[in-house]
Amino acid sequence: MCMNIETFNLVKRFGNHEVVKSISFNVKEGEIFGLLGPNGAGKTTTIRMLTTLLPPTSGLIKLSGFDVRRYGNLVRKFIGYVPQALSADSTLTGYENLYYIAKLLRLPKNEREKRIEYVLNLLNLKDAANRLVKEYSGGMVRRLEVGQAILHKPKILILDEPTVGLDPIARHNVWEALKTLQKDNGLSILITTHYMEEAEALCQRIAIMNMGLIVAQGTLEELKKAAGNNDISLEDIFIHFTGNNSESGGDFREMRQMRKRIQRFS
Ligand SMILES: Nc1ncnc2c1ncn2[C@@H]1O[C@H](COP(=O)(O)OP(=O)(O)OP(=O)(O)O)[C@@H](O)[C@H]1O
Repeated sequence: MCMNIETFNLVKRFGNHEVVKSISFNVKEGEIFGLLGPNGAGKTTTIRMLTTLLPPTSGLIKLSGFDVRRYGNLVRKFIGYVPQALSADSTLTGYENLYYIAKLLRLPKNEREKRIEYVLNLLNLKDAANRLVKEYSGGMVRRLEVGQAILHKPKILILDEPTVGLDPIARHNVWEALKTLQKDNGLSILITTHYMEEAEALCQRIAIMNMGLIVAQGTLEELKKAAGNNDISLEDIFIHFTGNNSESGGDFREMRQMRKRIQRFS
């Protein structure tokens, strides 16, 4: 099985603070892989290194076999990234957002319309294409952002907490869109989430991060085995390995950031 994401002993230090501590994991071609962890575990920092936004302090990242440090320009062409912060322009329509990104990505003129049409259909946004994004629901905005991230037909899609603040139906619609992308396009998808049911519904394999370390990884069955109990939920596994309840918040700063994110969607 071909690996689309490989990390070897990845470390990130900010000053003296080591926030990612020699982690190694792989994401196979065509799989959805979940990175779970409490606030501050190091998930976003890991994603920023994978997407070439942050250089690792040490260690190696390969995307589709290419060392990210040596082939940054190349690998950026086959990554799609949906960051935590909103990336769609609310003063434009859904179509205009996609058109703008298609131009930015330099999609050939004769492909642009076809690709935008495909993305709008896939993400169930065709009827809303000419409405301003500020009138969209939170779930529609997130689906549009997934659309923006896949316009250039990436092989790898990376999403940082894509459903935070969404209601259960909107969250479910985002999951369906991701499953379709996996099935129809064979994309490798890496997703970070706080929601256990999201990881269970979507991910073939999961890594649990805590304080910069990967404390467990594997399929749900493998994680149960590692926790020494075949009869427990992912929530219990999470608590077993991190000592944290997934619902409990972090410190004041983290709580404030989370609230801000949620308010932007409501
Ligand atoms: N640029 C930076 N400079 C210094 N410290 C940073 C920087 N970015 C992140 N950190 C610290 O690194 C640690 C891990 O943060 P990170 O955002 O990667 O965690 P996370 O698992 O994504 O958390 P959350 O779920 O809250 O997004 C935190 O203690 C954070 O304060």
